[in-house]
Amino acid sequence: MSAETALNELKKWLESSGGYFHPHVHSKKVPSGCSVIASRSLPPDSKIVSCPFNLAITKHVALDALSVLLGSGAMTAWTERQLIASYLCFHFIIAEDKRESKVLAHRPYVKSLPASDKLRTPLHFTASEREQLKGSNLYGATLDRQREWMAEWEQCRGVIASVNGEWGARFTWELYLTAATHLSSRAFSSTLLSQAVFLASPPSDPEPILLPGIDSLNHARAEPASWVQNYVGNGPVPGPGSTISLTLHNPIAAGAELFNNYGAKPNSELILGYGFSLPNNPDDTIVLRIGGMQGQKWEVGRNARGAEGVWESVLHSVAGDHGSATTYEDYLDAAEALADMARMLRDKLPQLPAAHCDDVRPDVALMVKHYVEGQRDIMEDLITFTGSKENEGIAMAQEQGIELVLE
Ligand SMILES: C[S@@+](CC[C@H](N)C(=O)[O-])C[C@H]1O[C@@H](n2cnc3c(N)ncnc32)[C@H](O)[C@@H]1O
Repeated sequence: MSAETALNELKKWLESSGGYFHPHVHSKKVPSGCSVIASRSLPPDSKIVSCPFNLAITKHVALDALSVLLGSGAMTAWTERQLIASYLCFHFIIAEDKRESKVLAHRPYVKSLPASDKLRTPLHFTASEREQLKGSNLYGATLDRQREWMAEWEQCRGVIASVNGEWGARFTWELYLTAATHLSSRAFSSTLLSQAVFLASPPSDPEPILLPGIDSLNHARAEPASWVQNYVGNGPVPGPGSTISLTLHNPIAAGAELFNNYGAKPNSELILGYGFSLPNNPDDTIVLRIGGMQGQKWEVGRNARGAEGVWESVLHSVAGDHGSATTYEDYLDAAEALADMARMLRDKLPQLPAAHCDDVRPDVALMVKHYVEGQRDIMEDLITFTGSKENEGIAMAQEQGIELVLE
C-alpha cells in the first residue's frame, strides 16, 4: 500500500470514528516512512489531527482483545509493552476475514505503520553497523534492550503457542521487534487520557500508549506544538466525544513539512528508541559511572551541564575523611582524576565509520557520526571544566601564599 493510500485510509478511519485530519495536508514517502506536508499554507494554531480517546491503544485495550484470543489470565505479569506489542502483532497473525479478527480494532492504523525494513534503531542494525558503536554507552544499552525484549518475546510466544500452534509460529522475533519499536518510537504518555492533566500532580505511574494519527508527524526540536485534551464529562470515565488533538502554533508554508515536538531528547535516546538523530543536538548527554562510587550515575551534557554533581563526588572521594575542609591539593587531585577519566572515555569512543563504507548504510553512518561527535564534544567540555576546577585549586593555593609549579 502506498504512503498516500495508507494515510488516506487512516484519515477516513479516524474521521468515521469521531476524529479529524486536516484536509490540507498530505503524506510524502521518505526513506524512514512518511512525512506530513502542508498542501496549502496553514495559519498559526492550526489543529492538524484529532484522535478520539476510544481509538487510543492502551494496555487495557490490548489486554481486553488478547483475553478474547488467548483466554483471560493468560497474560498475568505481562508488561504494557508485551501487551501492546502483542496486540499489534495479532493484526498480522490473524487475517482480516477470520472470525477472531473482530477484536483487532486497529487495522487501518497498523497498516499505516512503517515496515520493519524502514526501522533504524540499533536493534535493526546489521552486525557490522553495531560494531561501529563498540566502546560507547549506546552499544551496551542496545545489547541490554535486545536481551530484555527477546526474553519478553519468548514469554509471549510460549503463551500464544500453547493456545494455538499456528499463531505461535507466526509470532516471530522480527514481528515482535517491529511492534515493540513502533511502541518505543510513537508512544505518548497515558497521562494525556487522564482527567488528572487538569490537576496539579499527575498520576505517579504513566504508561506508554499509542494515539493513531497524532503520531504521524516527524520531530523537530523546540517546535511549538501542543497536545490538547478535550475531556468530555466530569467523571473518572471520559465521555463519548473525548479527543486528543495536535495543534501547531507556527504558520506553515504550502509545501513545508509539519513537525511535532517529541521533547528535549539526547541522540542516545533518539537513536535507541526512534532510529534517528539530530546533528549537534544541544540535548546530548553522556551517562558517567565511576568505579568505587556505589554504582552512582551522573548525566552530563554539553557545556558541562550537570558536571557539578560528578565533580563534588570525585572531590569528596579524593579528599577522603581528613576531617577538614577540602584543600587546594584535593582540588588539583580531583581535577586531574576527573580529566583523566574524561580523556580515557573520549579515547575509548568508536572511530567514525569511513564516509563510504560498504558494510554500513549511509543513514546509519550519519546517526553514528552525530552520536559519537556529541559524546566526544561532551568529553571535551568536561575536560575544559576540570581545567576551571584546577584553576580554582591554584587560586586557593595562591591565597595561602603557596606558589605552585605545574607541569
Ligand atoms: C512518531 S513516528 C513519525 C511518523 C513516521 N515518519 C512514519 O512514517 O510513520 C516517529 C518516527 O519517524 C521518524 N522520524 C521522526 N522525526 C524524525 C526526524 N527529525 N528525522 C528523521 N526521522 C524522523 C523516525 O523513524 C521515528 O521513529
